Amino acid sequence: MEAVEDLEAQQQKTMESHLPKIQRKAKHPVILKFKDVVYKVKLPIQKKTLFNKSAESALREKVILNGISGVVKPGEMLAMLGPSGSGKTSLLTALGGRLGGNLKGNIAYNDKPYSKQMKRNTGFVTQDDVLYAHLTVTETLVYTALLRLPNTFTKEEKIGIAEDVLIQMGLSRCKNSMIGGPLLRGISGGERKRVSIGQEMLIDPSLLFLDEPTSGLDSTTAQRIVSTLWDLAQGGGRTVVMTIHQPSSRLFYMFHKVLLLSEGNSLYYGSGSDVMDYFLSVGYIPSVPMNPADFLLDLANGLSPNETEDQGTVKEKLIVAYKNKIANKLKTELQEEEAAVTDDSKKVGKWPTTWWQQFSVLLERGMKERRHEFFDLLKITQILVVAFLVGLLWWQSNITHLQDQVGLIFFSNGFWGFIPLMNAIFAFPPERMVLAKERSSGMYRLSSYFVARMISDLPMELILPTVYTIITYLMGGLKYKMTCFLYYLFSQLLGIMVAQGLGLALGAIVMDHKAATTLGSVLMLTFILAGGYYVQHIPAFIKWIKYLSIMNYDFKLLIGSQYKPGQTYPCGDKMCLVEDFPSVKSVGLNGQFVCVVVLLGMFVVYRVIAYVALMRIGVTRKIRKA
Ligand SMILES: Nc1ncnc2c1ncn2[C@@H]1O[C@H](COP(=O)(O)OP(=O)(O)OP(=O)(O)O)[C@@H](O)[C@H]1O
Repeated sequence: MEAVEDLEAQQQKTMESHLPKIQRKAKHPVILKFKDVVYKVKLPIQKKTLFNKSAESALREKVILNGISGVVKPGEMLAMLGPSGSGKTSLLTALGGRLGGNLKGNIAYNDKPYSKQMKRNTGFVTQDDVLYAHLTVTETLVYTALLRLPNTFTKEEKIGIAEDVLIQMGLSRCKNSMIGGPLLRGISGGERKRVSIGQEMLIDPSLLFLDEPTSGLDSTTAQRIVSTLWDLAQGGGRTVVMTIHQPSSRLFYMFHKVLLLSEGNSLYYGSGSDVMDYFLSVGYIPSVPMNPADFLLDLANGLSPNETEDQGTVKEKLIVAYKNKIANKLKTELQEEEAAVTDDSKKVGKWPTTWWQQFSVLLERGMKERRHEFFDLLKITQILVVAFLVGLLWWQSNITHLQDQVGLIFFSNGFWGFIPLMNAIFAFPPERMVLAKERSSGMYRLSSYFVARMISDLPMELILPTVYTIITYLMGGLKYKMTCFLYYLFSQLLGIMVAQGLGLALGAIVMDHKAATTLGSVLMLTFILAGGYYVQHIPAFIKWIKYLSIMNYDFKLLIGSQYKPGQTYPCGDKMCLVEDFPSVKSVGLNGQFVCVVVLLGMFVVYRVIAYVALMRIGVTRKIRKA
């Protein structure tokens, strides 16, 4: 890949002279204030009525966050601690401007509400790393830089920034290693987390949120990650907020501020070093020397060192103590902090890069991610062997009867693995097609495959059928003239792209993979059956479905790539017209141009539907948030 090679060359040149940009200051320092944040969700409950004991559904409101306040300044790192289910992720998501629904209270960024400009200035690292398994660390960062950085940077500058971040995150040693996944060994968990943080650091955010950046890591690796974050905050003037489960005592004292949550309530907010004194002042002191984080979690779970108190009493006591001793002080602190950043929201364009740039980077990344599929030895062998065998079937065949041997290829739009096989089966005169049809019907790719593939990347679908077709053609499996061959290839690719559009539209409308797959299966089956080849006598009242069927147009084009009206084939002792053969007749040989136009129309319309459906989801989320 060109961009990655550029990066490697640049890295060699600049490695020594480069100072990691960890000292680089935040561009727009952010004071994050949140006051009385309340978040509630409605949950269904089953209620039994008095008389008939049947279940009756009702909604119950659950308070997830109950009036949480705090302030985090540039250069500070806030850690949110608490038992599982205490509301850490909900609060982090709310502060990161990502939580819709019933959210109340005041969250301000330099005394202003969340805005597009703030979004550009904010990085959010989710708990689960969303990375491509087959890309290297360098490729991952370079592609993200090319996608996310605005056009005010040249391509070389974007690559340079990716290089800075790579060094900054301490990833130089594994820069050429694959990310890896469940079935592929790759970089370590700590390195993965660094790559995820690096992806956010590319946009140089002044406000950084991280959801459990140390979960699943050993204490040394966790320490390294938190040290990096500490540098970003303290050295770079950034505001860092994270949730963390059970930090070691070494980590605990690195946090400038700690917020302890229990069932959506604040139990402590303040500096990490003051925490033990505070709990001593409210009557709790660990019975044995222990990690302060463990002590805090025990208290948040209602476990007191004085075993006389029950869990409810402990929690209640700590909530009251918080209100009396911390809440008022915090209110004053919230009022005192002055915002110090100018509002430059007008400078923010709609998209950082053009449509074409996004398309080409995504295409290149998709190809790179799936190169192992294209170049997998087994797959290459499969392509070559099958294509070779298919070619052999027609090797030295009598070319004076070429026309008779030209088959009807209508399955080429199907599962790529069967394409040469289909070509072989269908490269027979039409009278033998019925047998071929029966043999092959079960092989037709399932719609679930079709939806899954369509929702994923494009190149695989385009490249493999093309490779098969070309090899088979070269081997003589397809006895076409070049124009027929190109026509065939064109109709095949057009069909695939239209089908992909349909998959995208379904996926975007339903937004549920399982439901989209099921719907896709039903739709595809309907389209296949209504397409005119399998069922030739469709009842009049559902005949119109044929005109919506991609298959109808695709079959027509594929048959058209083989036969022209007026061509004949030997049937018994006479010659019959190809267009009179029953299955060809039901599809028809005329109207080829109309088919191309309709398929192109479908290609556009399905994508527009997908776009509108996605936009609608975005708008609905915004309305919910508002
Ligand atoms: N949309 C929702 N609908 C129903 N319950 C929700 C919703 N969002 C959060 N909750 C509930 O709110 C509580 C807090 O969830 P949250 O994920 O914030 O906790 P957490 O402290 O981050 O937990 P963990 O450490 O296990 O990730 C949980 O009991 C969760 O089930």
